[in-house]
Amino acid sequence: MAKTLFEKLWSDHEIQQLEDGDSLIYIDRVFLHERTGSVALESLSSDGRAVRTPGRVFCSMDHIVDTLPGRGDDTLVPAGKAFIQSTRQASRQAGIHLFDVNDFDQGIVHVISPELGIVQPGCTLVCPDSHTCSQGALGALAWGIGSSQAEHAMATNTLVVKKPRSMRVNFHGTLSPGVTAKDLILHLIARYGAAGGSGYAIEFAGEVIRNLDVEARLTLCNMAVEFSAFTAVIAPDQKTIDYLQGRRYAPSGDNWGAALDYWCSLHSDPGATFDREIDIDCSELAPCVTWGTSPQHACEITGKVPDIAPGAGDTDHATWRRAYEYMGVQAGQPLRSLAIDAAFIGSCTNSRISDLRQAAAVLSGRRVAEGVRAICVPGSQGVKRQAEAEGLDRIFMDAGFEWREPGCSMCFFAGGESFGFRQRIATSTNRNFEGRQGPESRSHLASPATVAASAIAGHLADPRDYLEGKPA
Ligand SMILES: CC(C)[C@H](C(=O)O)[C@@H](O)C(=O)O
Ligand code: SF4
Repeated sequence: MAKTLFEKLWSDHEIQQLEDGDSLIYIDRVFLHERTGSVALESLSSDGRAVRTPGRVFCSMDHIVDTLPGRGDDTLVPAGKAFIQSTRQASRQAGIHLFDVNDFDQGIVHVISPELGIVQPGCTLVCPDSHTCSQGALGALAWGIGSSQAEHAMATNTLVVKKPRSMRVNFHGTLSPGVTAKDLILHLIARYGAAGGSGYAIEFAGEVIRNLDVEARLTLCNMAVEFSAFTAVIAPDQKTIDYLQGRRYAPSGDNWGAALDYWCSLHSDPGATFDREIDIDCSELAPCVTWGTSPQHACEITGKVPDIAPGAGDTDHATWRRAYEYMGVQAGQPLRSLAIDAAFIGSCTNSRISDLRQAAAVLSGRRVAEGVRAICVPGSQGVKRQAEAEGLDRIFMDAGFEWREPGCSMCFFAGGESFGFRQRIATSTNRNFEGRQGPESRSHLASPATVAASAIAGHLADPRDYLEGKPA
């Protein structure tokens, strides 16, 4: 019978179907971070249990660590140091691999896992972090779990999971210059709502996906959770294979050939059926930006803050009015008239080398507008080294950006650093909820190129106005 990619990944890991309809799933890799992983490790050890296969468990310091140059264990958030030090101790005790604060490979989990070849096509990978879905971009079944499930997975190499339904989203056509994976996912969420993917494992497919590089696919899958999906997957192809070859944890020697045979079988068979299928024509898409407090509040950068949709119910009215008020915007206001206080390029959504290159292409030879504070936080030490080797750090700093050490940083007000009260931020991150980036922060989600263009303009701006050939 024709099977979907998800079905193949699921059945290859299903140990047993349980009586209540759940399944016992074999877990190949567990990734942790100091914010939730430390809790799982400590609880496991206080229960007297060991990590069953320490060689398959990894942990990174990313959420709370400072991203200021010269950092150590001290953090801006008072309790941070304790999290960092207990994570270090618990990781040592458990014998798992820790990417410590200033490790050569330290970075955001969802950036370093692909970068080091830890996530691979056909594997199951879990992490107590909702953006684990990013890693489905390589053809893995990867999803976010809670701390107690992380304990279960570490102790037993298994998890009990309810099987999600299946959805395929087909992106057709070709993307115009300046339109990126970030714009695709914002468009999808705006069109079908932030709950549109609820209960589904989504396969992203179509010629647009085949043409995206692996890093852009990671950006797309990263925000599947903002669409409320269980996770997202993309069939591995030659780009995935080329990306993984030679990476530290990728198979080598004879194992490489065997892995390729398996990876090449990981695609939805012709005729496989999905519980839901969506088709999107991308040829006319423009760069997107959010105006409100949900990722579904996204529209084209050339547009205006929308009116409440006709026919919206009372709850929608109240939510929209609240979003207008919180964000300090009015229906009908052109998005490009919104002056920004800050620009942030970073996070597991958009802090990879290709993201930094796209932003640098806009910033090169230009200066951030007066009064705008701009920060770039590479996603990993590897990204930072590569960027510095290419001279991108100079482009960022010459434009007036701060250049930081890797980590989650101001994606999330957990590290204790923010741009300040009620600041309006053009940001390459994935969440724009109230207070997400600090007290009353006003976050406008966009691609790195759009954030860079906005930093230069001093207001939300269209990156296409800054592409090659356009006046500076
Ligand atoms: C702290 C962590 C559990 C959280 C998540 O699960 O996503 C964070 O990474 C976030 O992005 O909000
Ligand atoms: S970068 Fe942001 S979204 Fe990603 S894991 Fe860190 S806090 Fe979560």
